[in-house]
This record gives sequence, C-alpha cells and structure tokens, in this order.
Amino acid sequence: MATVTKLNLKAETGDCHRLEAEQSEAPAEISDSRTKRVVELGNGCEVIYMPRFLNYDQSWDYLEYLNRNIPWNRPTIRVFGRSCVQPRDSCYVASEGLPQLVYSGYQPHAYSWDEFPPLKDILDAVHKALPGSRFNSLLLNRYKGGDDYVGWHADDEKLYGPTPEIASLSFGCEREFLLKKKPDKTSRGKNTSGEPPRKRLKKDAFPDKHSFVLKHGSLLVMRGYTQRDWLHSVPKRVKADSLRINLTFRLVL
Ligand SMILES: O=C(O)CCC(=O)C(=O)O
Ligand SMILES: [Fe+2]
Repeated sequence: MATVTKLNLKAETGDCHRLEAEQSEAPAEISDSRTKRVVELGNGCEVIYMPRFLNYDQSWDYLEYLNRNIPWNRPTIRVFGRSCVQPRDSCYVASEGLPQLVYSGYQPHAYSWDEFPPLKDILDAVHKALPGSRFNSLLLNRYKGGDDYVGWHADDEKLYGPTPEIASLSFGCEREFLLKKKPDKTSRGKNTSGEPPRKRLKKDAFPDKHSFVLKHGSLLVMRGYTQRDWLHSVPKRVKADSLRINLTFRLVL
C-alpha cells in the first residue's frame, strides 16, 4: 500500500474530527450489539449496519490510497431522459468475463482488481464478515464535499438478480444514507381487507423511511428484496464539506 499522509487528510476532513474523539474513547472489546445493528424492513428486505467495521486508523490509510490511486471519473449520465454530469466521481472494478454494467445510460470501463491490491484486502474482510458472500464487482464513489450526492435510486439492474446483496463501505466524512419505500403498486400494499384504515395502521409495524449516518470505517449491507421494494440516496449536505469515499461490493450473476 502507498505511503500515506494521514494527518493532512484528516485535517482536510475537518467535520470528521468529532469522530476521532468518539473512537479513541472506545473500549478495546465491544459487544456485538454495539457493533452490529440489524434492521428488518419487512417483506423480506433487510439492512445490516456495522459502524466500526474496519479499524479506524487503517480506514484513513485506505481513504488516502483510494483518493490518490483510483482513476476517478465524472461521467455524463442520463436521468429521466436528460443528460447531466454525475454529481460525484466514480470508478468500476470487476472480475474478468462478467457481463458489462450499464447504469443511467452509461457503461463504465471495468478495471481489474489486480491494479488495486488494497481493494482485495478490503474485499477479503467483507467476505469474512458476510458468510456465503462472493462479490465480484465494485462501484466506487467519491464525494468531494456536501454538494456531491447520489439521488434516489435502487441498484436493481438485471445482472444482479432479484435479491442482490450489496455491501457498502464508507471512508472519511460522515454522510446521511436514506432509505424510503417505493410506492406499493401491488395488491400487497392495498387495503383489500375491508377493515377500517385505523385498524390496519397497527399491523403496519415497519416504518417506510430509515436514515443512517454512515461513519468512517463503517459497513452497511442491503439484502433480500431491498432493491425491489426500496430506494436509497445520499443527499446534498452543505455542512458535510469534506471528502468521502464509498465502496459498494456487488455480485454480478
Ligand atoms: O455512497 C453511498 O453510500 C451509496 C452509493 C450508492 O448507492 C451506489 O453506488 O449505488
Ligand atoms: Fe446504490
């Protein structure tokens, strides 16, 4: 891994200093309930959040390495029939021989894992944490500041199959990650019971919105039917004015 100037980068990500204080006070061993939160979204959709997945200092090293060594690109994409510049930098890494990824009318070049050895180490750690997972592709995003964002979307491209597991690692500035339920078009969501709406409310035990503040070194996993039934976004945040890098590992079938 490349030599890093961790301190300089920490200074640049000023808003994230708070995080460092929190972390240094943490006990050496933390119980699973503090390190892992499982959120059932209902209907076979699930999110897992591990705020302290990777070692804090090593995560700064990764941020520095990725910032310097990834061939970042800000492509022109199509959203609702209009061309626009993607509001963040990105890059795509994938194993050889997979079908090509196309999103928002854009087909990114697939770089090889061999070009970025630290990505293989991160991938190994993710595989260990998620038994049975075997990710073979990775979409990287770089948010230079609070104006960079990703709008509401689902990662429901056909090449991931009907129930993709997506493992999302965050480095640097904390950003809010939002989930909202898609409008329900099926009979599942309609009141066909004949019961008055007040009674039905009690049975709707699952909220239709969630928010996570994705911490430096954290891992968030979406699984089951989350991409079919839910949308997610990382909205603009004026105050989050420092660098964040996010990695989403996926399995192309
Ligand atoms: O940056 C994030 O946390 C989310 C990125 C994302 O949703 C995506 O790449 O599809
Ligand atoms: Fe996504």
